[in-house]
Amino acid sequence: MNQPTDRTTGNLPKAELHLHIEGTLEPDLAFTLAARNGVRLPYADTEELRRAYLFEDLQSFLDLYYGLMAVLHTEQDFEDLADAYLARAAAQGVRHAEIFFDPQAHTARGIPIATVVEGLSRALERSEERHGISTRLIMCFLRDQSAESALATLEAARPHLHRITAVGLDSAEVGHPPAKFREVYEAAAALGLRRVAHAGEEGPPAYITEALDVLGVERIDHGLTCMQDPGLVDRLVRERIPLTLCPLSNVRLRAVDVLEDHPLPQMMAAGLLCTVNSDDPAYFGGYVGDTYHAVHEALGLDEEQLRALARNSFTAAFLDDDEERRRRYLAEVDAYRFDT
Ligand SMILES: Nc1ncnc2[nH]cnc12
Ligand SMILES: [Zn+2]
Repeated sequence: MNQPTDRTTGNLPKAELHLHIEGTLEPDLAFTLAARNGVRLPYADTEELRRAYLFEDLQSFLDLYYGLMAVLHTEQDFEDLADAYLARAAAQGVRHAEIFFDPQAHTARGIPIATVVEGLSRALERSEERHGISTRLIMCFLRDQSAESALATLEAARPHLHRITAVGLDSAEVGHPPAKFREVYEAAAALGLRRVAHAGEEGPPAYITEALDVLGVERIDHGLTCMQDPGLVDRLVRERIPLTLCPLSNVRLRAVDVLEDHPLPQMMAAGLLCTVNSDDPAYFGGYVGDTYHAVHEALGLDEEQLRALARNSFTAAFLDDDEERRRRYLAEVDAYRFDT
C-alpha cells in the first residue's frame, strides 16, 4: 500500500464539481469589495470576521454566507471573485471546475442576473489561458425560496443559457424536499440543461431518492445520508450516480463530529462513485487540494484511493461534449507521481 508524501497529495490533477463561487469570498476580498462599493460590514476587520466562522449547522453558516454577499455589486466584483478562486484552484491541481452560483441571493438585493452571469463569465472565459482550468457554470435555485421564484429565475436566465450547463438546488435542506421543484426541473430539462441537486447533506435519504426520481438529477451533491439506507446505496452503486462529497464542510457544519469519523472510506468500499470537493472553501478551512490532503491524513486514504477519487471527478464531470479532453485529464491522473 503506497502512502503518498504529504507534499504532493494536494497537487493530484482533479475536477472540482461542488463549489459555490460565493463560498470562495475570502475575508480580504470581502473587505476590499466593501471599500470599493461603500458597504459597511458588521465586523471591524478580517480577524473579527474569521472569528465568526464557528457554525452550529447549515443554517448558521447560510446566515453569514448570504450576509457577506452584500459586498458583491458589479460585474468586476464577480469577475474578481471567480478569478481569485481559479488562481487558488490551479495551485491545488484543479484542471476542470463546475461552479455553482446563487442568482436569487443577488437579485433579491437588486443586482441583475446579467451582472452576475456576465461578471463570472468574464473570468471563466479566460480561465483556460490564465489558469489552465476548463469550466462549466451551474445555476442553483434556493430551496428555501418558493417554486415560483425558481421558475422566475430560470426565465430571467433565458438570455444567458449559452453560458450555463446545468441547474442545481441548494440552501436550507430540511423541510424543503426536492419535489417542490419538479416543475422548474422539468422546464430546465426541456431547455437542454443538465440537472444536479444537493440532497442528503442534513436531510434524510428519502430526499436523495426524490431528487433522482422526481427531479431527474444525474449527480447528487453531498449524498452523505445515503449510508442510512442500504437499499439506496445499492441503487446508487448500480446506477453509478456520482456523489459530490465535501468532507471539510461536513465537519464545519457538524454533519460529522470530526474528520476521522467521516464515512468516505466506507462509501468508497461500498462501490459508490465518490468525489471530494470543497463546497465553500473560504469558510470551511480548505480548498480542494487541502481536502485531498486532509482525507489522506485523517482517514488514511492511500495513493490508489486518492487517484480513484481524482479519476471519479473527471468521470462524473459534464465533459460529454468533449470526451477527448476527459481522456486527456484521466491520463494526467494515471501519470501523476505523488513523490515528485
Ligand atoms: N453546504 C451547502 N449546502 C446547501 N447550500 C449551500 N450553499 C452554499 N453552501 C451550501
Ligand atoms: Zn454545497
